[in-house]
Amino acid sequence: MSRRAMVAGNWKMNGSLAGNASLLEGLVAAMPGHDRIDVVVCPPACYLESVGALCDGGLLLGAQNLADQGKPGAFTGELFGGMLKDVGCSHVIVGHSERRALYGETDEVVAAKFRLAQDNGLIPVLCLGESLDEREGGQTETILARQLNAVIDHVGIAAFETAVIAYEPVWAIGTGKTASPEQAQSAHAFLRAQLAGRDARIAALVRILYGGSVKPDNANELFGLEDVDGGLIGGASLKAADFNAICAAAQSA
Ligand SMILES: O=C(CO)COP(=O)(O)O
Repeated sequence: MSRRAMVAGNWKMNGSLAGNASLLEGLVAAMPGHDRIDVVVCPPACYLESVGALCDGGLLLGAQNLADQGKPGAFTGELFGGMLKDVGCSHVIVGHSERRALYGETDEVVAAKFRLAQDNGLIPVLCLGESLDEREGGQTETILARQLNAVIDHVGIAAFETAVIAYEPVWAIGTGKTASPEQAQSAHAFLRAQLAGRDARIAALVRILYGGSVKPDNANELFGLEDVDGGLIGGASLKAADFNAICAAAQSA
């Protein structure tokens, strides 16, 4: 990998005040050894401020979602991008497959959220990925192209200069089934070629993370792939030893 790597922990709907504090203690202690990569933690929204206060040594804070609304107002339960920035977030996950599948986020909503993240000074981590049916039906590239181009068409390719992409095959999320190195490299190279079709310079600099059952024992191989620039980590981001081991794999890739 030739780009600066990133490892982001998506805690999903997990955590507690006491548990977060001990996890952060473990992550912060290891940060001096992770100086060649960007490390981001994305706790549930109610913990953003308390976790942010514990982020030290360059550890970055991200949110898991933001509202598809351009200004604050009467949107019960939603979080305006500017509020996430206000409490210290630098990044926000956009279009995670759980949001798409369980909360009905369409390509259009994802594209709107991507733009609103950037409008509010946040770096979007745009998640893309095919389901098992789609892969088995030979639709992987069609789906990835559709999901990516929906955003590019909405925001323009220049916006990707300050964005991160995460390839997360849905069938690999939380299942213990990781994409093979060939499957991951092929999907990442395809996404980069899609970007290059719009702008070769931007395609070369965008970081494309892999997500889906990344663990300490497979991180080295995945992060060694040419077009894999780090990982978006679910389950293994909840244990300091595992997340630190994954960060160490990215640091040495
Ligand atoms: O969805 C993911 C990260 O966003 C991946 O989750 P797991 O690492 O638990 O498979």
